[in-house]
Amino acid sequence: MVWNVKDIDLDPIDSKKPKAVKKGKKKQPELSAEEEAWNRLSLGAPPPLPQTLDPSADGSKKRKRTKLNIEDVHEFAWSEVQNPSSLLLTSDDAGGFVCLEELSDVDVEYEGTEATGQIIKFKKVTPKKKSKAIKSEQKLGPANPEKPLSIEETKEYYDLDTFNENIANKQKAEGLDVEGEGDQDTEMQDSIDIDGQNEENVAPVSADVEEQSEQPEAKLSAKERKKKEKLEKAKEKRKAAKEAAKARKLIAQTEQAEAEQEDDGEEDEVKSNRPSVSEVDQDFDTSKWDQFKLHEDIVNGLKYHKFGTPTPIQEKTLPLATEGRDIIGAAETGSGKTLAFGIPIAQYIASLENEDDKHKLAALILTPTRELAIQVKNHIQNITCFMDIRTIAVVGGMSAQKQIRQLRQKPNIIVATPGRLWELFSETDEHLNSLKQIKFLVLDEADRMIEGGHFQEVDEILRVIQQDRKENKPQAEDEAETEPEVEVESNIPKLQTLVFTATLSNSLRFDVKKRKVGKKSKGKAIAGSMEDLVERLELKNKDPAIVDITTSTAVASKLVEAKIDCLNTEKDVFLYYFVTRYPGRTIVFVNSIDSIRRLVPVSKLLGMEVIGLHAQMQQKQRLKNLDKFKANDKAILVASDVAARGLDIPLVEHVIHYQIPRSGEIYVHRSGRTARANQDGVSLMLCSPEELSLYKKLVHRLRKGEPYPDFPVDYSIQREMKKRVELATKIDKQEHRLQKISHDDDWMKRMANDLDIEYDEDVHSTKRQKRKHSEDDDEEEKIRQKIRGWKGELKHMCAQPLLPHGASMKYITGSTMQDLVQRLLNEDRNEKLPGSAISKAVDDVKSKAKNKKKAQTA
Ligand SMILES: Nc1ncnc2c1ncn2[C@@H]1O[C@H](COP(=O)(O)OP(=O)(O)OP(=O)(O)O)[C@@H](O)[C@H]1O
Repeated sequence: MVWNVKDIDLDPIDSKKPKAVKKGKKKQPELSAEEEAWNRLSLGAPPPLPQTLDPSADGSKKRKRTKLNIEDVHEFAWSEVQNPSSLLLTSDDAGGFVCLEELSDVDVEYEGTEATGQIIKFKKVTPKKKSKAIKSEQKLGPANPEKPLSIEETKEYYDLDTFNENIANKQKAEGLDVEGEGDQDTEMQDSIDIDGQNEENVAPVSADVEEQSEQPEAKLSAKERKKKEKLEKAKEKRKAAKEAAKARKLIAQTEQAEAEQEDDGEEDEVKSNRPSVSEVDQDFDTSKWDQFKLHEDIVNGLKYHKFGTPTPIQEKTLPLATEGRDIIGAAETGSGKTLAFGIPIAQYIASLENEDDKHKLAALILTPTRELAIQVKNHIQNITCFMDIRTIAVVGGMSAQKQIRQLRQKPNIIVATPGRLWELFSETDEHLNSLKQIKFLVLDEADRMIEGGHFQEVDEILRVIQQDRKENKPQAEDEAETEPEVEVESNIPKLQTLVFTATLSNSLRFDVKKRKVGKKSKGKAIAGSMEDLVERLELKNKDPAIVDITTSTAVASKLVEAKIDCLNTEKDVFLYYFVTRYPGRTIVFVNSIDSIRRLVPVSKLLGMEVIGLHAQMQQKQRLKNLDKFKANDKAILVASDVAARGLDIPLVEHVIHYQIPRSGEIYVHRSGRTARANQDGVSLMLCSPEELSLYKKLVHRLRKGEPYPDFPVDYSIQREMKKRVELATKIDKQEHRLQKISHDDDWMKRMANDLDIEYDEDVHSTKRQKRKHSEDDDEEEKIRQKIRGWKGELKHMCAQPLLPHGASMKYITGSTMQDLVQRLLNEDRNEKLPGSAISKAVDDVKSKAKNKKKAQTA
């Protein structure tokens, strides 16, 4: 038995701090036996009692003193405890303290009651039969407080986070036998099984009890009975701990089973959603793909998704990728870059003959955002729907446990964000080794990858991927640049690196071309730049194929661009105008999350079908909102630049830059969410005077100085719209105020709720707080009333059709607009703007530009 001072429930004998005893020194004559015992058992004063138990806390009751009676204290088996280095005691600052000692084979006896005064006796015990625990303890040597507990030692404790008292009690009531179970599931055993060898961990005196319990009850002395009771209690405790562990194990097993079922469910869903080859329209013409000699299953995938013709970037990169070249590819947004790297990867996996290789990780695709990773994974899964290829996404914000389970199932392709990938892979050698053997490394939206704090993880991942290949390289680096590469005999496939972006910077073009002619530029690139990334990739053959089919404007060829000059305070009105006049799926990009937090509620008040998306949202919410947006062709997504890259949402008609983007790249990517896959689309900037310098930079960088055309606006309905927007803004401000007032109170209530405490204002608030609360309540009620009134007013306003200023629905006559009557009588008219023509934003910008040209030539 190891004595721990915390185990002694002892009334302090003397408040005077006993002096420490120097080992080996002569016993101090003035110390009582009790004091000496304390010196031996603790560093200083005895441990304080909890307030509720400490009689001195309540002056009225004076408990009799407890006395220590220690016989033959020097005969006890004291053994030295290693001085924990964390105490950092030197002989000077230890105040005479030299060492800690622990005590074995000592029993404690209590004589008397609390009322009459107690005597505690420490008695040396010679166990009749040494328990296994003692043996194991002796084997362990002196106690070492710094050493973490072994798994066996920790098994007696249960984890508060997972322990469920209800289940434990239920099991207890049902009399579940916990003995001897739990050794089946070795995985679970590690953490919670307390059976088997843990029996050894019981206190040595239990041996006594077991023996004594066989003695007839009558023969036992009072002392022995007490001892027996105590030990039975300990036994009960152990049993309860076992039951708790059993319950915990059951919970964990259920959770694991549920999680696995969920995974299987998803897996089954993916499989059951897979079409069968019989569903493929074999008459669909895919002859334009024939030149690439694609595997039959890939061709079926192309047929099934009706991809009859490769896009230009696919056409250029596929033969190069099949040749084994590294590629730096740049093409406009929405031009099909995903399949430009997805098809070569699928083709490679389809060509593998060795059964083992078929279950190895073949490709790692890194993307800068989670949504993009999931989208790329889906896109690849679609095209490989007739193949036995396992593609998974490893992204932050989603269950890491689930991703770990998916990794165990040996995926062929991983699409990942660098942060989460590194977090999971750096944990085990198994994962790191799989990375070292990949065939393809793809960096999608590569320029973005090196921004936003990803760089360090990307760097680590590159280091692991390249590590073993470097060791296998027979040539010096300089030679490798000029001489043809020699194939190395190795199990590791030659790495192919594919880098894709929609915006290839001029400097990178230049830099990569320099490499092509064999000049070394190492060390010149700015750390964290795209050039630096390409340098770090250490492209295998130093002769990457550059496929650059971006245009000088860098935007999609069918994109129509325009701008509206307005004051900052007018932006909401113009936004309201645009989405009312041109209903259709629209993304509104803003530069700050605060703008989203304001714009979403204001737009909702105005009756717009608006959804928010930003990086501070929970990942599940982000994906849910994206799905909502995809499902509604009139929805408006107000988003930060987290949605700017790569997202492929079908039929986004308009992109509005509520604030001017801070760089040309961001402008190109934001605008690239529309006009995808050869569709039309509009990109509209709302430009305030404060943003003029940013605007000019865009004009200079992307349009060679030619300004963006003005968007045609019908100002005749703006006055009415302004009233609505102002009222909605007023309501929103008051709602914020309301939230602020009730925030403190809510906070208290929330905390109480979290802690499962009933919140009672009388108990939890001071007088001043109560007065303030009641004042707040009055104010809150006043604001609420105001808001109710304004909301009614706004609802009424928004229900009215908006007519040009001066026109009336009651007296349909001609007005400022020539064909107003005709429009009002038109059955297909825009319900909200019955006076406006039905036209598309794309066409209005184009016809305005045409008219302008005409006027200039006339
Ligand atoms: N050969 C094809 N024929 C028809 N549609 C295609 C073809 N290849 C890809 N697409 C479709 O084109 C759309 C855009 O593709 P993808 O998302 O790969 O573009 P991207 O170039 O990666 O765009 P971004 O630069 O914005 O990420 C997708 O909806 C995809 O299904």
